[in-house]
Amino acid sequence: MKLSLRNAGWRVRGQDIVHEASLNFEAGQMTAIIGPNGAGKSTLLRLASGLLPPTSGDVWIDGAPITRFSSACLAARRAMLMQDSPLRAQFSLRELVAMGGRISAPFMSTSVRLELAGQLLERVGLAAFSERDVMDLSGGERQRVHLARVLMQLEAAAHGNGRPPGFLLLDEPISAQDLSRQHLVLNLARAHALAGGGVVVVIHDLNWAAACADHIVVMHEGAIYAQGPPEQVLTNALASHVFGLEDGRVRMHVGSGKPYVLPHDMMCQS
Ligand SMILES: Nc1ncnc2c1ncn2[C@@H]1O[C@H](COP(=O)(O)OP(=O)(O)OP(=O)(O)O)[C@@H](O)[C@H]1O
Repeated sequence: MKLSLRNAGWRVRGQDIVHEASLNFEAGQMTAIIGPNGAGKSTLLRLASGLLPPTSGDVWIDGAPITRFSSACLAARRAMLMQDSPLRAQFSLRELVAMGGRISAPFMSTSVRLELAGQLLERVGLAAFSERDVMDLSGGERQRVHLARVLMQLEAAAHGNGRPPGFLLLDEPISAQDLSRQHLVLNLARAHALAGGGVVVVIHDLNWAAACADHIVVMHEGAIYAQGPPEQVLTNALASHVFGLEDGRVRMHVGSGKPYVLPHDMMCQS
């Protein structure tokens, strides 16, 4: 299965927020989208999800334009974790996660759905809170319960039919997570790719991007600036040209293994 943007763009009030992006996201691969604030990363992800119709070009999934799929078929093929997912209703965590499969797996019985939801809450480290009200969560917990919900959407659809799960689209999924939960969340995303699903993650932390992604796409001023494996993309030239960090303020180290980024010229250093 493949998810492709074909010259897809989004223009508003005479400004190209995303300009003619052409990208292929492959099943079994994890792609990180990086770039400065306002570069167009979230907009690109929303275009890829089909939630935002492009003003030019189109988006294809599984060999057909994304607009051709019914909402149930599309829900089975891709799920999106937004940067901020509001919670207004009162549900238990288990009920909220189980709802993730309502559209993508409409024929699954409630008991199986609730059982899968329980397993997902365990995987995101929230099993102890299964019956708690979702309104009573911390920011990090709320972000992880929504991750469980979108995983539910794809895994319920693939449950018992031998098909690989669809595309998991994650917009800054570790922004509210502590170090060990950053590791947990990105490992869950990697596991999804290893199970044959596709993963596209918008992420600011370049070290995590280098550690977990097979492929990195760099966005800059609404356009794709570069793409490739981490060791090719994460360079000192990128730090200065895209992030505007001149004079070696950070250093990208590309040794024999994965590249990593270190702050260098800090004012507090002697
Ligand atoms: N509806 C809109 N009307 C006008 N401008 C918009 C609209 N939606 C987004 N933008 C602008 O488009 C640009 C890209 O937004 P987007 O959210 O895609 O950036 P991003 O790369 O995800 O940024 P960040 O890293 O800060 O989350 C921003 O400058 C934003 O202000």
